[in-house]
Amino acid sequence: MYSLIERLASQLPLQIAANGLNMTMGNSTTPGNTEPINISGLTQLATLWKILSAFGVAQDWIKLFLLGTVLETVRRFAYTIWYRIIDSFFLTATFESDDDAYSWLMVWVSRQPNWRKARDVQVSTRSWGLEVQDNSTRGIMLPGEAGDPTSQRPLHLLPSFGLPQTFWYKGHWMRLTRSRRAVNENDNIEVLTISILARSQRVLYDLLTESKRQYQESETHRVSIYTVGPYYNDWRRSGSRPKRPLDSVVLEHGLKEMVLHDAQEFINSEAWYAARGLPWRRGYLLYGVPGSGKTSLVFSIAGELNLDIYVINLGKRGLDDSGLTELVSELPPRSIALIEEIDAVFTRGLNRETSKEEEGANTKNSISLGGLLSAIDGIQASEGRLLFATTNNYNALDPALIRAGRLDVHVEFTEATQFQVEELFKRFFWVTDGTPKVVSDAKPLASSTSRYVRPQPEELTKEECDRLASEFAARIPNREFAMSSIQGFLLMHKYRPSQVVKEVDAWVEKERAAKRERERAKASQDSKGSPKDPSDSKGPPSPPPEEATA
Ligand SMILES: Nc1ncnc2c1ncn2[C@@H]1O[C@H](COP(=O)(O)OP(=O)(O)OP(=O)(O)O)[C@@H](O)[C@H]1O
Repeated sequence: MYSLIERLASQLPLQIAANGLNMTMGNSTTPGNTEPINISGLTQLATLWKILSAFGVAQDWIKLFLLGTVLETVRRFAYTIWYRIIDSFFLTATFESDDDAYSWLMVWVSRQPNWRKARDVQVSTRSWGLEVQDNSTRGIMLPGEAGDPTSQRPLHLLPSFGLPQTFWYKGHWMRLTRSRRAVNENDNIEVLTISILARSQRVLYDLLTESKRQYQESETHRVSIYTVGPYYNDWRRSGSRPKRPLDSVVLEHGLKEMVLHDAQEFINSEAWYAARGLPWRRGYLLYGVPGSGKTSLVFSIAGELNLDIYVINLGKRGLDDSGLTELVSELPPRSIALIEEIDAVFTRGLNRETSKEEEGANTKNSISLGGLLSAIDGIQASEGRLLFATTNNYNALDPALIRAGRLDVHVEFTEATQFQVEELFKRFFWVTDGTPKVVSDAKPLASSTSRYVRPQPEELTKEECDRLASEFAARIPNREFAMSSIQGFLLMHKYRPSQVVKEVDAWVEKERAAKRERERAKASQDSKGSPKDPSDSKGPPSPPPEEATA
C-alpha cells in the first residue's frame, strides 16, 4: 500500500504538469518546479491528503468514512442516553446465591401465583434452604400426590437461566433474570437480577421485606445453621433444624435454666456493657463425657432465644489464624458461635509453653493458641455474640483459653444420674397433654411372608408411666452410662415401656461388658504405642507413637 502511494506520488508531478497545474511542493523554490516529492512527517500526511484529493473516488471514500464515523458516534451517544433514561426509570438489584437474600427471593418467586402460569420455568425439588414442613412451603404437588404423606419431594417452579421473565409487582412492571457467574474454573454461583420499573426505591424495599418475612415465618420453628463456605472465609447458611424444646434436654435440677437465663440476660444487656466499657461478649464452656447433651443444649438455647448458630470448625482445611479472626469478626450480633470439641484440633492440650514448632508438629491445621485467643476476644472480635465451646477433655485446655472474659461460664456434663434417667423415660413414654402416649403411627410391614411379628404398642396411664420410670431409673447405676446410650436403649422399644424395664438388667450387663472390652482394647493399643524401655536391648526398636497407633 505504502509503495503504491509512493509510486503515485512520484507520478503525480508529471500528471499535474500535463494538466497545466502550477503547484509548489517540498523544498522547491521555483514555481512550476517538478522535483521528486520529499515525503516525511507531517508533510507526508499533507502530501497524501493532496494526492488522494486529486482522485474523485478517494474523495467519496473519505466522505463515506467520515459519515460512518459520525453515525457510529451518534449511535453510541444515543445508546448511552437511552440507557441513562431507562436506568432512571428502573431500579436494578442483584442477588448472589451465596447470600441469604437470594434464598428469600427464590422462595418468594416460587410462591407467586402468576408464576405458575409461566411458560418457561425450571422445575426443581430444591427448596432454597427452606425446609418443607407445612402446606404453605410445600411447593407444587403432582396430581394424585397431594395429601400423600409419603410424598416428600414437592416441586418448585423457578425462573429458567438466561431468559428474562417479566411480571407485575404492586403495580410495577418487573424483569427478572437468572444467570450464572464463574467463581473459579470449576464452580459458579447463581445471580438473580431484578429490574423494577419504578423511580423510588420503596418498591424494592417492599419486595425485600415481603420475601424476608415470608421466609422467616416459615422458619419460625427452626434454627438456622451457618458454616464456613468452601472457597472463602465467609459464612454460608448450610441448613436448619427444628427447634429443640428445652425440656427435651434432661439435666440436673436448674442447670439448663441457669444457662438459658444467663444467655438471655446477656443478649438484652448491650447498654449495660457499653455503660461500663466492657466488651459485649460472653463465652460458655460445656465440658464432660460424650453424649451427655452439650450440643443438644446449645441448639435448644438457640431455639429458645431465636438465635442462629454459626459453627466454627477449627479443623477446617486451610483455616489459619487470620482466617479465623476474619470469620469471628463477621459474626452478626445476637448470634451463637459454636466451637465443638475445642480441644480436638490439637492432638494434645495446647498451653502457653508450647512452642510454635511444637504446635505445628502437633496440629492438623494452622490455628495457633494465640490465634484462637485473639479471635475470641481480640480487637476484631465481634460484639453481641454468645460463644459456646464444647469439649470432652477439660484438662487439655490452656488456662488462658478458659479464663473469664473468654469462656466465662463452665458447665460440667456427667454420665446420667438417676434423676436424668427417670426424666428421660417419662419424656419418652408420656406426653404432657395428658393423653396416654403410646400408639405407634407406623404401618404394618408390607411383606406377608415376613416372620417378624411386630409387638403391639402398649397403653399406660400416667401413674403406670411414673412407676415404670422410677423402676427403670433404680436399675440403671448412677453416673455410669451416657444419656445417649440410655436414649439408644429406649429407642429400641419406643412403644413398649414395660419391655424396657424387663430388659434393663440384661442391657446394663451387656453395656458393661462392651465397655470393658473397649477399655481393654484401648489399653493394649496404648501399650503398643508407648515407647519401649530403652534398657530392653533384645527386641527391635519401637516405632514412633504415631506409627504404632495408625
Ligand atoms: N441430657 C440429655 N438429655 C436428653 N437427651 C440427651 C442428653 N444427652 C444426650 N442426649 C441425646 O444423646 C444424643 C447426643 O447428644 P449430644 O450430641 O447433645 O451430646 P454431646 O454431649 O454434645 O456429645 P459429644 O461430646 O460426643 O459431642 C442426642 O440425640 C441427644 O438427644
